[in-house]
Amino acid sequence: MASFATHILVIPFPGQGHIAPLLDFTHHLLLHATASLTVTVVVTPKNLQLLQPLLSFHPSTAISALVLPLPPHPSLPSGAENTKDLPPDSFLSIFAALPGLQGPLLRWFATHPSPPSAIISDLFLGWTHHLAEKLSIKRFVFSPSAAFAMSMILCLQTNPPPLPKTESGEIDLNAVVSINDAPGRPEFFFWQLLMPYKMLVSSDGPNPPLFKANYTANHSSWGYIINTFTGLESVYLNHVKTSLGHDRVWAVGPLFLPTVTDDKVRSDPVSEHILSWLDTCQDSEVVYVSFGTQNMLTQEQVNVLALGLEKSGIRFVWKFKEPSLGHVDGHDLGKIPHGFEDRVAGRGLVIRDWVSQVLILNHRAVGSFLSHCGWNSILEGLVARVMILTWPLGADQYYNAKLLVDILKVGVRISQPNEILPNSDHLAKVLRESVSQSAYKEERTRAMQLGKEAIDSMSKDGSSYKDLEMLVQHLIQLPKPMLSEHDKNKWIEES
Ligand SMILES: O=c1ccn([C@@H]2O[C@H](COP(=O)(O)OP(=O)(O)O[C@H]3O[C@H](CO)[C@@H](O)[C@H](O)[C@H]3O)[C@@H](O)[C@H]2O)c(=O)[nH]1
Repeated sequence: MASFATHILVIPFPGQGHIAPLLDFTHHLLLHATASLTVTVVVTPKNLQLLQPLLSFHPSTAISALVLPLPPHPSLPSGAENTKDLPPDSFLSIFAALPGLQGPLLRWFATHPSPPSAIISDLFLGWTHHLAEKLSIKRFVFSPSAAFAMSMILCLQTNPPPLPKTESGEIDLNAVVSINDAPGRPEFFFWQLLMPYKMLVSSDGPNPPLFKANYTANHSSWGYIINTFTGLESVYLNHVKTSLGHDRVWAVGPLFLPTVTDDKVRSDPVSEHILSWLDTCQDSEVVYVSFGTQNMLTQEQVNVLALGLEKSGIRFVWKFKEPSLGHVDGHDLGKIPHGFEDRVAGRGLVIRDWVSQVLILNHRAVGSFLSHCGWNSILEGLVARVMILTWPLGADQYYNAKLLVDILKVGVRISQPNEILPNSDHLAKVLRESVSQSAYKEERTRAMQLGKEAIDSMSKDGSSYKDLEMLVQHLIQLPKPMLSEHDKNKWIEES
């Protein structure tokens, strides 16, 4: 490891939608920094393979892995080290287990000949702010979510709307609540805010102190690195800066541009099969359907979607997530209805394996994308310039859908605003229209424009390119940590 280089510790959160953008960001960081930065990435043993492309691309003098076992947690099924192996609400068990890495990390710092000058860690790792404080170094939050979502969280934490009640005193889930401190005062149905409200505002949510403390630590951290670009979210980036009270916020996205994608993916047999099938389709006539790596549809949702696809008569690729390791009985996990695949044979593919979403979205035959509105999927959809149809299911997805549909006017809802479950006839209509060039002209034009801006922002002298350059300059000027022998001995003894 070159001694003049500044050493950075990168700590991802082990969920595909989190780890992949942070690793791609690390790749960009190393490309921009040439030899002035070196990086160590912390992973658990089963996630090490996700790091392999980065380890083989960059010299071993620039990047290395620090493999630490995932600390146990009572609600974590044995062997699960990634949120893809857990039901969506169980990400909290990994979230609660990870602070157990603090001891092993302090010991590693104490024994390292050239310990890191900064930590860049996922927004679910608020505890690393306190770790950085102990080490007298800076922590930067990496957000795989939008600036708009950050903005909403900051507002909910500092000035939450009052809990809406019905006349009989129940929580009024259908009340329209506005986030008054945010630009444009965005409005939500309260059911869309219920989970963040429970976690960030009320005191009876699942694990509330831990979650609130996580965001409080994030807001006190030295800087924010967000996977977005100024052309898309300048209003909310500015709002985040104002709310944090400083300008150390860097917009470095969209990460995962197709040009950065490894060509080897093309040779993965499942993706190859889909791409060959797409080769036989006409331009923009196929809808790609995916709900990301964490969310699983209920049987009711799967049935409506299958019926909508059947009624629509359109061509489609449906990436269907099967239950895995930690998906225990008792959760309502939908299965593809009997006979569906035979009925749509020839015009629809249901794929259960991992696929290269970026390559599929960028195929000329794909015209629209029915998405749960995970932020990575949204950025990938924008870059591919496809129509995005929104079916948010939880987490930050209601914010993302709001941003796309009501604010940027680039996405289309598949149901009425207050409908939790779409109607299959309406869904079929929207699906058909999404691949007909005569509908949604305004959204299509806007998608084209934003897709171009997205690519420009990462090109030389684009806004995200410049932010990355400025971030690298900021990082290389950070001082090396001065750890006292007393502290080092203490951390070694304690762990
Ligand atoms: O077969 C697959 C399935 C997924 N992907 C990729 O996996 C990522 C999925 O990320 P995202 O669309 O953000 O969805 P989630 O996996 O659900 O991501 C979680 O993390 C996101 C970032 O914080 C949040 O916005 C989401 O709400 C949260 O569920 C994307 O890059 C996809 O291209 C594939 O390449 N192939």
